[in-house]
Amino acid sequence: MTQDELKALVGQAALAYVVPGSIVGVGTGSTVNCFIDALATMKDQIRGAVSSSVKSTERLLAHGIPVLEASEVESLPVYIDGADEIDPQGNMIKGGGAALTREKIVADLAERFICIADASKLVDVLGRFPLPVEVIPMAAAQVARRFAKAYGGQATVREGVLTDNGNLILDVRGLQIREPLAMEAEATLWPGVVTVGIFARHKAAVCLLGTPEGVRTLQF
Ligand SMILES: O=C(CO)[C@H](O)[C@H](O)COP(=O)(O)O
Repeated sequence: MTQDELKALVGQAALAYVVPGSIVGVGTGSTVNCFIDALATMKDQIRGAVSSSVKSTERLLAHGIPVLEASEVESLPVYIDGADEIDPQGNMIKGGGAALTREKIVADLAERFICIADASKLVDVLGRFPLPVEVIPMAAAQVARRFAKAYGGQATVREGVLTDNGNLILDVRGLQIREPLAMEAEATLWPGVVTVGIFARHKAAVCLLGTPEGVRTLQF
């Protein structure tokens, strides 16, 4: 099976977690695109979606799925999104698509985070994938120095990318994130950091992992 077929498989499998009559939290990325396309087949059974990016909003609307603002809802039963890495405890690195801030906001509204990913995303320790960090532009160099000093990470500004919020993304290489909750808590406090792409406070409740043998369900 190709990676695209694995993404389509988990995108389809995620429909089982959509609560009929509810509003669905929708993430961002190529795996989520497969989920959005699958969700369109049951659009009459949901009230709409809260989206984590302009790109996902456009895709949802193109399918005729109503999109609500996050500020219009108090809670969501599920948030369905991909990940760049997921560890055996359900902690994740996200932000490969630069949508991490809105993703964390919508994940925070949700009772459960359902992660959809192909099997290549499962790692023992987070950090092989460069950690995305959204920063206010004037703080980029300062935050980069702090990552080097505190964790030995090398941060570079992602070229040509501005987030939906008008900020920069730093990609931090050379990390071994053995204590994701602690690193997320500390780095989130550094002035100029908008969001760190570690999702440990908002880790996955379930991960639907696409494998050549089919969908493997991990519960955390
Ligand atoms: O965090 C994300 C976007 O900010 C994505 O969920 C992550 O990058 C995975 O994307 P894909 O499904 O394309 O591999």
